[in-house]
Amino acid sequence: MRPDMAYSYKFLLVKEIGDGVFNVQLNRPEKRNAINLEIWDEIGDVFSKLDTDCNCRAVILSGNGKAFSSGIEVQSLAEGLTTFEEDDVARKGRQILRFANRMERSFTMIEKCCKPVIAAMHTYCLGIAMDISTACTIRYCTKDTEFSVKEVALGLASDMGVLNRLPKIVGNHSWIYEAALTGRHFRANEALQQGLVSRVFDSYDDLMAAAKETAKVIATNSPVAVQGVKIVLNYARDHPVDDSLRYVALWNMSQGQTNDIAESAVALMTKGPKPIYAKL
Ligand SMILES: CC/C=C\C=C\CC(=O)SCCNC(=O)CCNC(=O)[C@H](O)C(C)(C)COP(=O)(O)OP(=O)(O)OC[C@H]1O[C@@H](n2cnc3c(N)ncnc32)[C@H](O)[C@@H]1OP(=O)(O)O
Repeated sequence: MRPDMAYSYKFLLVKEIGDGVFNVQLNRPEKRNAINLEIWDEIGDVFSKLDTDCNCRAVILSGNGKAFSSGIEVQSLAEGLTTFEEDDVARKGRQILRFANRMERSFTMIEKCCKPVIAAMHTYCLGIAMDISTACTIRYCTKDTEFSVKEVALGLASDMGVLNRLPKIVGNHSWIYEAALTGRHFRANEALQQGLVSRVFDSYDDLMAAAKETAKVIATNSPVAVQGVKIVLNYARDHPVDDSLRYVALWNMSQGQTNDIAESAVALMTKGPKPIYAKL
C-alpha cells in the first residue's frame, strides 16, 4: 500500500490481499452493514483513492458479517430528510439537489474507478445495496442471497443509480419494472437467470475464493489493457457504436503504444510465462 494512501475508515475495512488485489469490506456487521451517511461518503473516498493507487489492480467489494448489506440505515433516511431547514421551496429544493448529487457521486466513483470492482454478495442485498452493486463491474453472489429494489416500499423512486443502471445490465425490461414497482425480494437463481449476477456459489467461502481468483487473474494482466477495457466498455455502454469506436481509436493512440503489447506477444509466441507488467 502506498504510504501516502491512508485507507483508514470508521465503517470500511480495506485490505491489500496480495497480487495487487484490494478487498473493501462494508464493516457494520452488527447492523447488517446498513448504509449510513458516513459509510456512504467513505465509499466515494475509498474508490477515488483506489482509482489512482498504482498498487491496486483489482478490487473486491464485500460485506463483513452476516450480510452484504441490508440497505439504507432506515433512521438516517428519516433524519436526512429533516436536515433541510430552508422554508423557501426553491432553496430547500436546491439543498436537496446538492445532497442527492453528493450521494450519487459516491456510488458513481465505484463505476468511474478505472480498476475493475467485483461485488461479492451474500445473504442480503437490499435497497441502496442494489444501487451499490449495480455500479460494480462484475457481480457474484451466494445461493442464499436475497435481493430487492426496495425503495418503492419506502415511498420513493430510487435516485442513487439502480433505476439508471439496471436497464444497462438486465435486458428484460418487463422484469425490471416488476422488480422495481413491487419491491419484492428475489433470490440468487432469479438474479442469475436475469443476468444481474454472473455466478452463484454454494457458500460464502466459495464466493470469496472465486472473487479472489477472478481478481487475481485480472491483476496479472496488463494494467494498461485492464483499465482500458473497463473505461472503453463503460463508454460503449452509454454511447452509439460509431462514437465508441472513435473513442477507442483515440484511446489507443497513446495506450496502444504500450510496451505491454510487445511483452505479451513475446510471451505468447515463446509459450513463456506471463510477463510481470509494470504498475500503472
Ligand atoms: C436518499 C434515499 C435513497 C435511497 C433509499 C434506499 C432505501 C433502501 O435501502 S430500502 C432497504 C431498507 N432496508 C430494509 O428494509 C431492511 C431492514 N432489515 C431487515 O429486514 C433485517 O435486518 C434483515 C436484513 C432481513 C436481517 O435480519 P436479521 O439477520 O434477523 O438481523 P436483524 O436482527 O433484523 O438486524 C440486526 C441489527 O441490525 C439492524 N438493522 C438491520 N438492517 C437495518 C437497516 N437497514 N437500517 C437500520 N438498522 C438495521 C437491526 O435493527 C438490528 O439492530 P439491533 O440494534 O441489534 O436491534
